Amino acid sequence: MTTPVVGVLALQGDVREHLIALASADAVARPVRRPEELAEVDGLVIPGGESTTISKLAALFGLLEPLRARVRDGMPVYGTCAGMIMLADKILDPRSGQETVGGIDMIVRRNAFGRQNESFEAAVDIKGIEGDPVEGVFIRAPWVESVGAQVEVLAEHAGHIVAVRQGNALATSFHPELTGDHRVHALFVEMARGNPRAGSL
Ligand SMILES: NC(=O)CC[C@H](N)C(=O)O
Repeated sequence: MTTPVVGVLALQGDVREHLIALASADAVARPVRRPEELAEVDGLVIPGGESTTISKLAALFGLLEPLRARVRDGMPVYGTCAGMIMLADKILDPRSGQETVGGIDMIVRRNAFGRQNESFEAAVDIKGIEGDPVEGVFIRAPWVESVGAQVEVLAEHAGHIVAVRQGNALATSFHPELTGDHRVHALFVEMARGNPRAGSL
């Protein structure tokens, strides 16, 4: 089977960690900053960072519309944390002018886990990932308030949805790129490879 080329949206956030995780999950990984680079990848990771900044920079770099078009056309895409927010069709509490790419029929709440508990780690059981739970690193993380009928909930933490999938779009509230456990990236690489097994979570 061919090795998929997976881009990491490199406007802001923890780009390098995703490139490393993807490379060790058997993808050719490269940063994406320009529409021409976006056109050349089989799949894309939108990293964590600050969703308002990523949204502004994506608009500035002329990437918002090309991103929407590729996601609409079914390009596999995986958003972590701020990246999850970018994939939400709706933000409950957006900053003024904050836009998303969309693609997942869900409403997210930014910084949802609250101030006292801004960053924490928790074991998360993810549907479709075998073996031990994944160690989820949550950093000012969003949660998913509600999902539409097409969205599959893959994981919850403390009664809140923290991982979802809709077709070719995957999103997690937490950061699997920071742990050295690359099973979530491996799942996404299978989606980018067009592996039918990745379609039957
Ligand atoms: N680690 C993160 O990506 C934090 C997300 C950030 N709280 C936001 O709203 O964009």
